[in-house]
This record gives sequence, C-alpha cells and structure tokens, in this order.
Amino acid sequence: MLACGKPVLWARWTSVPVVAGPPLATSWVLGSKWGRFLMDEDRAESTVPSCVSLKSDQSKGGDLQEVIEGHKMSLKRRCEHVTEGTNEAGSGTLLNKIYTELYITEGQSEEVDTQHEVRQLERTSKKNIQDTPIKCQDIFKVLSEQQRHIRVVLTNGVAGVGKTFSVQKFSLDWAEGLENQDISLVLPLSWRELNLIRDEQHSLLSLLHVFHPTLQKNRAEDLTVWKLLFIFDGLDESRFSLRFNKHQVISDVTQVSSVEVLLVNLIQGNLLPSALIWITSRPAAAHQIPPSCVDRITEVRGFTDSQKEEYFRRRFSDEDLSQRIISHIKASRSLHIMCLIPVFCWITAIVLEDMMTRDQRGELPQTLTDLYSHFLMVQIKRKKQKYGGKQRPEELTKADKELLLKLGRLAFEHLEKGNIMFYSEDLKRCGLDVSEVSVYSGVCTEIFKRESVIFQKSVYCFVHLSIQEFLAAVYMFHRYTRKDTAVINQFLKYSKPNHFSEDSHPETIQKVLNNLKELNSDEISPDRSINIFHCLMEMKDQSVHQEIQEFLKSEKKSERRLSEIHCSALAYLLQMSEEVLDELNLQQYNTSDEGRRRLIPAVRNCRKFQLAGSFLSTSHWEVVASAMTSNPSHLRELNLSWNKNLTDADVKLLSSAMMHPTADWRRSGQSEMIQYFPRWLHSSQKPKPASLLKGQQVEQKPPAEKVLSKRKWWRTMKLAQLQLSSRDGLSWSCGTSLWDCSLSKTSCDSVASALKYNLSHLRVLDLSYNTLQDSGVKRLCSGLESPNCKLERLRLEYCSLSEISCGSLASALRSNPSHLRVLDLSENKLQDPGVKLLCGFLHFPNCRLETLRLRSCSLSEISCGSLASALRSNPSHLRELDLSGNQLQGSRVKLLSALVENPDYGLETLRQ
Ligand SMILES: Nc1ncnc2c1ncn2[C@@H]1O[C@H](COP(=O)(O)OP(=O)(O)OP(=O)(O)O)[C@@H](O)[C@H]1O
Repeated sequence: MLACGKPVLWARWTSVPVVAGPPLATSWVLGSKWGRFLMDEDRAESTVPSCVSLKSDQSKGGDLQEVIEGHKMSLKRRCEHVTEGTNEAGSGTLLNKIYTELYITEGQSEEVDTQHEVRQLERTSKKNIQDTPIKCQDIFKVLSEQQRHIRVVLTNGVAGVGKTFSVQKFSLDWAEGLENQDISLVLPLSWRELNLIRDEQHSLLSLLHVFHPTLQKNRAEDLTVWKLLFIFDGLDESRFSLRFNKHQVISDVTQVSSVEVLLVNLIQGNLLPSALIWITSRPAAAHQIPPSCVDRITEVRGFTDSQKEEYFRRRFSDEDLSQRIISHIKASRSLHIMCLIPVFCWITAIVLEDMMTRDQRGELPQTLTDLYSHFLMVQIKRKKQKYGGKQRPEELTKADKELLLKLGRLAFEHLEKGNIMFYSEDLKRCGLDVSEVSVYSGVCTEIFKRESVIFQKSVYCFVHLSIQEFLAAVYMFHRYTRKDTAVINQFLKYSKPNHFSEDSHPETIQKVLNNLKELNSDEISPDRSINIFHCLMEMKDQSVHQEIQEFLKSEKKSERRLSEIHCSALAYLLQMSEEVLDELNLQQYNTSDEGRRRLIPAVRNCRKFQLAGSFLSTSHWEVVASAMTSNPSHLRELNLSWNKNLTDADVKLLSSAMMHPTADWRRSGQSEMIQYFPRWLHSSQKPKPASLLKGQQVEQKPPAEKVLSKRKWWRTMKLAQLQLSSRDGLSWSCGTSLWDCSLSKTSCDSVASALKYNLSHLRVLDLSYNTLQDSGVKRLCSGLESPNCKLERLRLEYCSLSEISCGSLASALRSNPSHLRVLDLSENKLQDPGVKLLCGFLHFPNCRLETLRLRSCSLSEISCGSLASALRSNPSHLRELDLSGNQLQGSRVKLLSALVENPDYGLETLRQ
C-alpha cells in the first residue's frame, strides 16, 4: 500500500462491518487492534523486499507462482484468526477452531424480508427446509447437468447469519491449499471499504493494488490469463448506485474510470469475462444486481438445530458447560429460534457462560428481554473490570444509565428512520461522546466501530438489529414513564427493561400491561398484533397465555368468548405449534371481526382454512398470500366464499401467490385440494394473460380460459387437484348465482393439453357444473387418453352430457385405463345407451375403476343389466356404484344387488 502511496483498505471480513444497511453483528467480531496488527503485517509485506522481484521474462512463470504463493500467505494470515466478542485486543481465535458449518442453500426463500426479524425467524425456523443444500466451497461448481458455467454467485442472508464468516472460510481454505485450487487468485473486497474510495478514479489493476498490495507486481496480462475470483462482501453496505443499464463499457483492466463503472463492468462480464464474482448481501439489498447477471443464488440460512449445538460444543472446551447451555437454550423457545442466527449464538454464549460460571443461583434468562438485559450487564461489568472503577461491577451507576439512555435514543431515532449506520455527528446529537462510547468495549466499542484508521471516517452501528431495537425499547419505556405521550404509541416492540429503569413501579408496569391487552386498532396488521402478545410474554405476564392454554383444552370452544388479545395469542400458538392444524374456520370462534382478523396468521400452519366472510382487507390477504407461497406450505384447501369486498389489488395478490412455484404442491401429489380460484377466472374483461403468468402486475383479469390455455401456467402450478366447478368458483368470487357456467369447450382443450403436458401432476379434476356438453368432453378426452395423464378422479357432474360423452370417455379410457379410480357423471342425461358405451370400458381387463357415480342419469333397468354383465367379466375393482335418482325397477336390478352379496365380486356399495 505504501509503495503506491495509497492506503491499504481492510476488507470487511478482516475488520469490521459498517456503513449503510441494516444491523450488524460482524463489527463485534474483529477488534480494531487486530485490524491494525494485520495492516502492519501487510504494510511490512509491501515495503520489505520480498521474494517477489522484477525479473526477466524467462522467469516470469516462476514469478507469477511466487506472487500467488505470496498472496495466499497474506490471505491466510488475514483469515485464519477472528476475534469474537469482547475479547481483549489482539486475542484472535482461530477461525477453524470456532467455524461451524452453516446451512447454505441454492436458491432463496421466497418470503419477502420486510418483517420484524424475530417473527420472521420464527417462521423460518418452522420451515422444513426443502431447498438444495450447497456447501460453501462448492458455490462455483456445476452440480447438475442443467447448470451451465457459474460465473456470478449472489449469496443472500439476514444480518449476522454468517455471510462474512463464509467468505472468510472460503478464502482461508483456498489460501491453505484445501479447496478450489483451480482458482489462481481469490480477491476479497468489501463494499464498505469500496465506499471509501467511491469518488476516486481507478483502473481495475490499480484498484487491486490498493486492496491487495501483495499483488503490486502483477501486470495487466496476468489478470487476463489467471482464473480470478473477486469476492464483494456486504452489498447491503454499498453506497454506490450501480447503474447496470447505462454506463461506459470498459474491457481493459488498465483503463481508468470511476470505481462504480469498474464494478458494474466486472459484474456484467465486460471486464475480465472469465473472472468469477461472488457477491454477498442482506436480502433487502440484493436487488441491486440484475438477475440476468447472476448465474446462481445461494442463501445462508444460519444454523440448523444440530449446528447450533455443534457451535456451543466447539466454543466451550468444558463439555459440561456446553451441555448445560444447550439444554437451557432448548428449553426456551425464543432463544432456540434466535440461535438460528450465529451472531445470536455468540451473544447467548457470552451471557450464559457468564451466568453459569459465576455460580449464580438466580433464574436464567427465559425471555429475549432477559437475555439482552444480561448481555448489556455483562458488557458493562467487563468494562468496569477492565478500566477500574470504585463501584461493584453488578451495580449500574447513574452514568451507566445515562449512557444507556443516550444509546437508546440513538437507537430509537434511527430505527424510526430505518437507519442502522450512524456517524459521529449522530452520536453527538444524542449527547454521546465518541471516546466515552468507545470504552464500552462490549456494549459500544464492539457495536460501534471506527471504520477506517486511514480515512478517518468513522461509522458506527449496533451489533444486531435486535440490540438496536432492544435499546430503542428501553428508551421508549423511559419516555413512557416520563409521560412523553407523543412517542408512546409506537411502543410495541420489546418492553420491560429489567435492569435499567428506576421507574419500573409495579403500577406503571400494570398500566402498560392493561393498555397492551386492550390495544385495538384496525390499522395494525394481524402479524403486528401478535407482537402485542410477545410484549406481554416479555413482560412476564402469563395470564393471556394461560387463558389460551385453558381454552385449547376446553371442550366447548365455540361457547367461550375470546378477546382480541386472546385471538392474537391463539394465532401465535397455532402458528408455532409443531402440529399442523387440520382445519381453521374463523367463523367457529366466538369473537369480534377484529378477533377473527387477528387469527389469520394461523393460516400458515393449517391444512384447510375457511375465510368465509367479508371482513378482510388487503393486509390480511397479504398474510394469506404469504402462507400460499411459503415453502413448504401446509395449506391445501382455502375457502374464500362470500368475500364480496375482495378488491382488484387483493385478487392480484392472490393470483401472483397462486402462480408461485411452490415445490410442495408437486410433492403433495395425493388427493389434496387446492382451491384458489377467485374471480379473475370469471372475468369477462379483455385478457392479458402474459403479465399474469409472469406473476407481475395484472392490469386486467384474464378469463379462465385464457389462463388455462397457457402451458406455462400449468407447468408452474403443478397442481395435484384442480377444481373448476363453476359453483365453487362463483361462490368464491362474487357470491352471486351458484349455477352460472363459466367454462366452455375451449377450456376443455386447455385442460386436455394440460393433462398431456403437465407431466402427470394432476390427480383430481372436477369440472362439474359447467356446460361442457359432449363436444367439450370429446376435447377433454384427447388429454385423458394421453399416457402422461395420471388422473385418478374425474368429476363431470351436471355438465349437459349425453350418451355421446360416454362413448368418448370409454374409448379414451381404454387407451389409458389404469389410473382412473373415481368417475362421477351424475346429473347428466346419459340414458341406457350411454351406460352401455361406458360398459365398454368397465369390461376392459385393465380398467381399475373403483367408484362410478351415475346419479340421476335417466337410466332404467337396462343399464343395470349392462353393468352387471360388465362387472361379471371384470369383477374385482368396482367397489361403489351410485345409481340413485334413476327409475330402476325389475329383475335386472336384482342382478346387480346379487353382485354385492357375492364375495367373488369387489362391489361393496350399491345405491339405487
Ligand atoms: N460459521 C460460523 N461459525 C461460528 N460462528 C459464526 C459463524 N458464522 C457466523 N458466526 C458468528 O456470527 C457473527 C456474525 O457473522 P457474520 O459477520 O459472518 O455475519 P454476516 O452475515 O456477514 O452479517 P451482516 O449482514 O450483519 O454483515 C460472527 O462474528 C461469529 O461470531
């Protein structure tokens, strides 16, 4: 660095994360002295004449190898140590000692990351993660035949989940010669540090020299022949506005331009097209990279349950201690959930180690509030031990409290603005003195971090969003006790600060509890309402929880009146329950409409959800849509009847949720039912199906036929069951006439081609109550006869069919006989000749039909004769025959009844 007169910038993974984006964890990990120590090392490398020198062309190959080896050594030195937590300066832990395998998947979870982190994690923790796991060292490897060369990988992950650790581990393994040795140079660059040279002009070559001084001797040609991997860690911290559409094209590594243009060209592949690129980001910022540039998306999901345990075992050499910690975490659901995030494991480890090794007999933390309180206490105690002080370490002095409140104010005000990064000016505004902050090694130094020794631009952040939220809540509580009503209403997150407020009078606490229980606002989404219940739990008010437990045990649930807060509690418990609820019917609960609305989050953990009624608004449909698209989704049946006030926007939302490629539906493959057919299926407006199919803005609602005619739609849906009965469709959509028909012959064509091309996902098809007529069924039959069609149940009740349809069906089913188990042709005027034609299929040796329904089909005893003879020739399969509603009299009817009595025949039920 000194050689070229530029400072060395320490990539994020070797120092500390800071700058724009949400909360932070990493900052804690690596101490500034450690960073400086590393810097001194590298400075030494770049100034002291090294083994690399300018030599003649003949020895160029050897030189290059030496450069690579030199870079590997430097990278190894940077990556092999990390400083976790509040350790004394310089005491870096070996990465390989504490590094615990992370759960990384190819692809990304679809849920949009806009929720409060804790709640979002609760959901994530319940997912039976189904995506393909991928090992960190394999992210550039082609893993299946479908994949092509992987040039750009984008890795997403929430705050503190281990993205930077993954980058560091990847780099270390490479530098130690263990993995990915086909790559010549691994070049980590952090967005945070790139920010610092945002306004400078560079060539790619000079940029590399700035960040990696060991490569000073590299020439432009070397870059083009080597296989390089650029790692851009922490896109969420980027202050660049990356303009991929409009920029100067650069392909020469010596051409000077703005850093932003260089980066865009590199990512797009104009500059060094064969270089590999790895970008890490929190999900909210990942959109800055256009999907067209990305060959693979991966997601760091954190620790699985077994990895959580492994983390604690690795961290503590004392087995007994690690076992006690693991047991405690397992016993507390919220701690266990949060330990999905590695940084939270680290916080938990610090707090529990302190408590358990102090031989303290007090209660161990059960709630998150407890945990954070202890965490802060631990840090304050350490500070006192380190910097002296007359008071007992456990006691909070007035100065301690004042400092915490100032931090609380900073946390709160920035949370309101959505900021997680602060500058010295922000600190000053809240009355915080930078040096005072920095002595709080655990609470502040590690939370707040000087960005760069060289640039003197200090940027600070909290270790994690939840810490910021906790301190904000401490501040809010303080304002509350000071009767600062202007901001009280926003006090909905973590509550009672155990140790920090001297105003925690029981009456005040009780007042807060009462307010929370009664809080009622239509504007709060049902998910946010659950937060109120969290607050009560965090404040250790168990009353609502107990009442709901009793309710769940009670016999007469529908008689017990539930308040709104009860409903939130119930929604939470149902959502978190290990057992998936069979059916949740909102109308069965004795509560207000607001109470019912608050129950909606439970949709995420039930198989059948009845949402009948018109008391929902867009925010509620959003929850339903999120349940439809979550992976896996347990939801199999959704009844939207009588939702007259479903708006276009809601329909749009549900339609795109419906288009979501939820792999689960495909897997379900059984006789489960998916009934997502709101009114766009019946719209007569001009179609615009393409936009709908892309799951984008739907300007106009296409009629069912248009949608059904798109093969892509079928491929995306992968339905196990399709119910297009107009009766149901209309009742869901507009709640008007139940008997109108909406599907026609054209739809039959669409369905038929789906049966042909849908690669056999569809098992159940119900087209009842549509005027398909014989011509429609004929079209349908072209699908039924396809060997791809694996339909098991077909319902064509009340479809205006005649004997002609029976002929078509019999002939189609003879070509593809072995799948269909249930056929319902009731309420069609098939008459005896129709049944005779059908018998042509029943006779057929490969026919496996088990249920045949011919209710009210204008049949006489002649049909009974035909059926009896057909069954005699193929006796074992048909179990149920429904001939009710027909005028059946005479001896031939008895022939059939005799078959039921005869054990040689499979027929068990005969309705006449
Ligand atoms: N694989 C791991 N093994 C052990 N500890 C880990 C691991 N991953 C993360 N941690 C712990 O979590 C902390 C945060 O991890 P890291 O900095 O990699 O998160 P990140 O995803 O980059 O977060 P951010 O988005 O906030 O920058 C680490 O400092 C470390 O204490």
